[in-house]
Amino acid sequence: MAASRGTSSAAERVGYISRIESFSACHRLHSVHLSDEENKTLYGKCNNPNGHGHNYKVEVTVRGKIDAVTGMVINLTDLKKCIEDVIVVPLDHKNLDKDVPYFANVVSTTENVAIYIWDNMVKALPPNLLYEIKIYETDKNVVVYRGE
Ligand SMILES: Nc1nc2c(c(=O)[nH]1)N=C([C@H](O)[C@H](O)COP(=O)(O)OP(=O)(O)OP(=O)(O)O)CN2
Ligand SMILES: [Zn+2]
Repeated sequence: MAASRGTSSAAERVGYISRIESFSACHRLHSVHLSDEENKTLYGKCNNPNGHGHNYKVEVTVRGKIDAVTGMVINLTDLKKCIEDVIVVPLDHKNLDKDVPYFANVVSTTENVAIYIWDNMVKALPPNLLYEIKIYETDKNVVVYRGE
């Protein structure tokens, strides 16, 4: 029987599923493209030479067909493993600027942390599934990145 207006058949239904993980890391906002003075003026307390820390919270969202047989967009067990490999292992309890080679010449703003996570998560997940990376640097500072 044809699907009624405004709905999709089971095979076509699309869902979004997210998993949230946290990691703790320290960093310093400092651009290699700016002078020490410019860095201090731009980033203020976040340019403190000895750094500062955050308890980051990351929400990874995938978007895809809800499989008619399994009932899943992705098995959360698989998503959990990708998050462990891409986020927790490389970033948790690390100095982002010194322990993560990517940030040697890239400022460790939350925007750039989101890009780092996106670029690695996209390689770890099945094609065309990753939809959004949302990072809470603090309870008040939130970044969303969708690969644009
Ligand atoms: N565009 C961005 N601006 C800033 C970023 C960033 O990632 N992207 N990050 C920082 C700092 O890392 C800083 O740690 C933010 O801390 P702070 O402003 O102190 O955090 P809160 O807003 O939660 O603290 P309050 O003291 O309650 O204001 C700066 N800028
Ligand atoms: Zn910070």
